[in-house]
Amino acid sequence: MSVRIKVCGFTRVEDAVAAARLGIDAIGLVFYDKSPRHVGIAQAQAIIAALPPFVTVVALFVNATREEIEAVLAQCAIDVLQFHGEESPAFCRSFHRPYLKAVRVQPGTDLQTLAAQYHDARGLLTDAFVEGAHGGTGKTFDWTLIPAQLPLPLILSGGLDEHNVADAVRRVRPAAVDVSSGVEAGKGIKSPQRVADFVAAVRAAQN
Ligand SMILES: O=C(O)c1ccccc1N[C@@H]1O[C@H](COP(=O)(O)O)[C@@H](O)[C@H]1O
Repeated sequence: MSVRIKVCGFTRVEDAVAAARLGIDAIGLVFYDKSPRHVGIAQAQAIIAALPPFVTVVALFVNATREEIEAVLAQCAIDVLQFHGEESPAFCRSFHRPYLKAVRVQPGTDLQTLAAQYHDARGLLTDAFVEGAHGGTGKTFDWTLIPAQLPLPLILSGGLDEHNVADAVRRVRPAAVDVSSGVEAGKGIKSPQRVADFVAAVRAAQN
């Protein structure tokens, strides 16, 4: 199966539409107010309404409250939840929506145990560990820390861009890749050219 591509952190309708036309599978919207890519409800609704069919919409949260998440779900057509904080397995599954659990990987991170704990997730998303940050840092991590076999689909993220993603796909063989900083022209501003180059690099790595 071809490697799925998610691009995260859209803030503008035109960027999301351009990326969808370039063949990405999923877009991410960041509902975390400390992120420079944070979107409000109205902004998210406008982006979602402009998308062509069959593009998955992922809502990203960092230690949000149940009320905050339910407010987003009530007002926006969200397909998948992405949890980037210290949310427990019980909390993640309590929304009865497909979800991804993000893990910030450093030496000693036990991905097998985490995959077992979040066994009903649609995937385990591996990001770089950066002290004081929850993600979207543009930093890579040591991919050899990822076990060859995991019981959950692996979504590789953390500092991917058009220059390193082909190597990442060949080495790690993830089910999907996720990128934010690496396809930007500025914080929250996606570059269609960088998205096109990223998609081409992923596809080339599979041929
Ligand atoms: O994008 C953000 O601003 C963000 C903020 C807080 C948590 C996660 C965030 N983004 C996710 O981080 C990873 C890696 O991003 P990058 O490509 O290294 O910039 C990715 O999964 C984003 O979805």
